Amino acid sequence: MDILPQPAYSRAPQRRRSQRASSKTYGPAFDQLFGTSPYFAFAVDQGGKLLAYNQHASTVLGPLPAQARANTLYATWVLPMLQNEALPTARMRGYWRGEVELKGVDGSSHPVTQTIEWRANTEPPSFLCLAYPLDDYDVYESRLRFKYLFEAHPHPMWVYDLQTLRFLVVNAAAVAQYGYTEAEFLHMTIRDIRPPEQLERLAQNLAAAPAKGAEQSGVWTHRRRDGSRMQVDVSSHSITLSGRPARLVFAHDISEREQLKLALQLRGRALEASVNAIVITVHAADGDLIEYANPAVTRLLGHTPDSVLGRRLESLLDLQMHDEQRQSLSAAMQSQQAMTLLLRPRHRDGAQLWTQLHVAPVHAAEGAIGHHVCVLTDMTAIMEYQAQLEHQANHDALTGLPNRALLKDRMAQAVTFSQRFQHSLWLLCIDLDNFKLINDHLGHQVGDQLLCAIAQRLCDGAHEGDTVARLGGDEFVLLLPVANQRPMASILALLQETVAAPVTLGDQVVTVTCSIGISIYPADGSDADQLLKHADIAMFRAKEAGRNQSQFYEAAMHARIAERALIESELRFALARNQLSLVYQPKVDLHSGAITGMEALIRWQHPTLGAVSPARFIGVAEETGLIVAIGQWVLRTACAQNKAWQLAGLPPLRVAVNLSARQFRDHILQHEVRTALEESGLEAQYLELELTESLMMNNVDNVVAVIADLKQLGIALSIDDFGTGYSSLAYLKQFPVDYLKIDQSFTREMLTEPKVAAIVRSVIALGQSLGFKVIAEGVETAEQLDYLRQHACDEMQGYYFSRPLSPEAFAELLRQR
Ligand SMILES: Nc1nc2c(ncn2[C@@H]2O[C@H](COP(=O)(O)OP(=O)(O)OP(=O)(O)O)[C@@H](O)[C@H]2O)c(=O)[nH]1
Repeated sequence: MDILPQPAYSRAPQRRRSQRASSKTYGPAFDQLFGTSPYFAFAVDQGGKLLAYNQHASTVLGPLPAQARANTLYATWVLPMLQNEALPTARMRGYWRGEVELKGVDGSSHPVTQTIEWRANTEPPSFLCLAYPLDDYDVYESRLRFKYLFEAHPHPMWVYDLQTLRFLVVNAAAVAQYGYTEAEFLHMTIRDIRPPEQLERLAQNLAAAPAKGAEQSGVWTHRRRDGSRMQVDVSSHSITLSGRPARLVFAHDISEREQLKLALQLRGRALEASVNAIVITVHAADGDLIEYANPAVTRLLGHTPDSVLGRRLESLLDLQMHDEQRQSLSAAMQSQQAMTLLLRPRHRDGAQLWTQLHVAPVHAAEGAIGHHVCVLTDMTAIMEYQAQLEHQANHDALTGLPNRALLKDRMAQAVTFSQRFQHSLWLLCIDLDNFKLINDHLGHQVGDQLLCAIAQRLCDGAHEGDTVARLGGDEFVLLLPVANQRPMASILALLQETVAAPVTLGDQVVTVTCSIGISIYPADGSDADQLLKHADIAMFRAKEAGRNQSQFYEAAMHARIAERALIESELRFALARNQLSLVYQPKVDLHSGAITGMEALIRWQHPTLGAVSPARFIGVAEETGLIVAIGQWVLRTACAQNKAWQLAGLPPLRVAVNLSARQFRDHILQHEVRTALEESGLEAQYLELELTESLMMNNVDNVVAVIADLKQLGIALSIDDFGTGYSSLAYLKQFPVDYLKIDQSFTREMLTEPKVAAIVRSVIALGQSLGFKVIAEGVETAEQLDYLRQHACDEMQGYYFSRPLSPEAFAELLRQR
């Protein structure tokens, strides 16, 4: 600034200037003084009104409009400086000098050095402004450049007064980014763009303001006009503006950068914290080498992240050279797409793991794949758990043997194999005999131990390729895929022996036999289900035939099973559909010939099966439990019928009803008998219950108690089929029985078989000596009748006297007699 030539008048002493400007008004004197001056001269009042200007001003800046205001003569950036600094200084000190930019009417720019004098004695008091161009071109240009650099700079910039902290000048980017207008900025201080919590720091920073020119920088939080905040990287530089200390500030909004930094930090943290092992490889001339590994790699594979850098992934995973997995991995690394593989890497300590590897290629800017992100998830526990579940789903929990599901799977495989190689396939269904008794007498735990011991023995005896399975309960299956090469008879004998060998469980020795059913592929079935079903049928047959034996499946067995299934399903509806009825067979006194009573016998008339004999359905009814409902119906119907005959005026007789073991077992018999008597109104003495010998002997204590109870009601009791079971005479005397019934098989044979005749005579003698009456069943001839009469049998029942009769026919018989 000092190098600029000084105008002649400005170099004149102060006194001379004040004399010259002593005129009270502007007019001709102003023109005289400045009209021809090569400098800009103009006078401005305190309110900014342009009072006068010279010829040079109007020539260079253009014709100024009447009433023009002084600020139209200046570039915008100059105005706040004039207002805040130049004019107040001139006013206070009488004089100000500095560089400004004048603006032509056409927008042209004229950088000048300007002096401002305060003239208190003019009318009105005024500022006299004289300005001459900056004629050093380089200075001019560099300033201009600075100005445009400042104005057009994309980042916010401003200059503030170091004393007042007021903004002196702000650029367009600051206006755009902070939201204040330029005019608003120029009325603010730098405190106004700080959030309250940063004012303290600002104060400290200002107090420690560095020496002139020194750079200062830091990250600050600034506030926009709308209250929103931004992170700003601020750098500032001390300058002198118009003679006053100021700072030029450059503010760079780094909110986005900070967010990005934070996001990167977060991602970095996520990588570090991930429970999955993450490895980043970089493509290099000698393959994909590990560039990064997170800490989870150590947990999964035992290697520290640092120790794996620069290695290949295959080697980290310890995959063998020509291994299939290694080839899959290398294919995944070469693929352009993300891929997932299941691998079996090795831990550093040698343990083999299950991992899922997800390989994601990272494309570089040019499109080539530079890196791969490889995520390894530990699947070992899951795979082991899955294997455990799979084992549980396919094996029996108690013995660990394959269960039905796995057996069927193996059978399907075996069938396919047998088909291809023309082998036969044998399926043995092995069911322990009376295993329930072991549970009942020795406890479930001993039962379990026995099952395990037998399972073990079966496994020990099995050949390679055989399958020993447990289907549940006490039923095992042996699948012998190539059985035709082994002698079957010896296998079966060995099996029977193996199962029946005594088992020592704690301090007890237990033995159990088994029944075996055999089905053979392809003769007895073409698939697993059929073979199993048929082996099962054969096994049932072995049970029926007396247990502890083997039975090969025969088609006829199937017919029996089918018949049984049919009977069972139809019997369920027989009662509801009124298909059951009772017939009555008279009992006759052998001495008087009088009818003493009748036995109620059940009949089933089925619409399509016709008359189904009790032999076909009573067994099924007992096994299925249907006997309970049927027995109840028989009891009620017989009582009601007997009462009806009595009410019809026929002589009162005793009706005998057969009881099944099941009715005893369920402890409802007494209740049922009472109900039947009460409902029918029949007196108890006219009801007789027939119990089979085996029923009574199998559960003596229970039967004795129930019978005692029933006897109290006043009903009669007889032992049916006497002589066919194994009566203990000791027990017999405990039963308050009225009748012994000689089984019809004895009656039939007593005249031809002396030994049977002897039995019959013994029974009669026994009954009489115990005080029971004896009645013979199945009497069909006069000879049989005579024989019985001869030996003092009390009563008889049989075709010789009468077949079982319908209620109507029976009533008719009574009437005739
Ligand atoms: N201890 C034990 N008993 C079982 C288990 N599963 C079933 N059972 C019993 O095994 C018995 C199997 O009875 P069944 O096969 O029907 O009859 P059984 O007494 O063996 O007579 P038969 O087979 O006719 O010779 C039943 O009493 C079941 O309660 C088990 O896992 N452990």
